[in-house]
Amino acid sequence: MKQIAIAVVEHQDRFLIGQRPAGVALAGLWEFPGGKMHATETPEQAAVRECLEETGLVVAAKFRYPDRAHVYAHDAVQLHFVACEPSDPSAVPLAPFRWIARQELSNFEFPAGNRELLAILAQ
Ligand SMILES: Nc1nc2c([nH]c(=O)n2[C@H]2C[C@H](O)[C@@H](COP(=O)(O)OP(=O)(O)OP(=O)(O)O)O2)c(=O)[nH]1
Repeated sequence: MKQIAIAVVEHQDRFLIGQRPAGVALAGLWEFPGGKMHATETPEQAAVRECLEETGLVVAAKFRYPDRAHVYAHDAVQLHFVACEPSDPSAVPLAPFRWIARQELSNFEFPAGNRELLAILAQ
């Protein structure tokens, strides 16, 4: 099972999300910044690294949401969801990432493995 670290970056009740590009697994769905963990990394380290690579934003890990295992057609993944906050809240994320208000999250379609996390964030 692939180990995936995901940065759930929150600031003033908004979250950083982006749309997966065409031509990849789960294309067109929305996601939080993240990707495969390196062998020596903790989920927190990998989430912070992936977030910087994908969005250009420096973030700090704060706490963990429950992990989630999910089997997609393309892969079986263990999703490690790491709550993060931006070091500089005024920094502008790289496209396609942008800030979305908590109450708007339900308008975006995410991968099935995010269902439980999104239910928590909606509370
Ligand atoms: N980034 C991200 N991936 C997610 C989310 N939910 C979810 O099921 N995934 C899945 C989709 C992929 O199967 C896997 C992430 O891997 P990926 O394809 O986006 O990244 P990658 O393996 O290219 O990793 P890397 O090369 O960037 O290190 O996790 C999410 O909210 N964010």
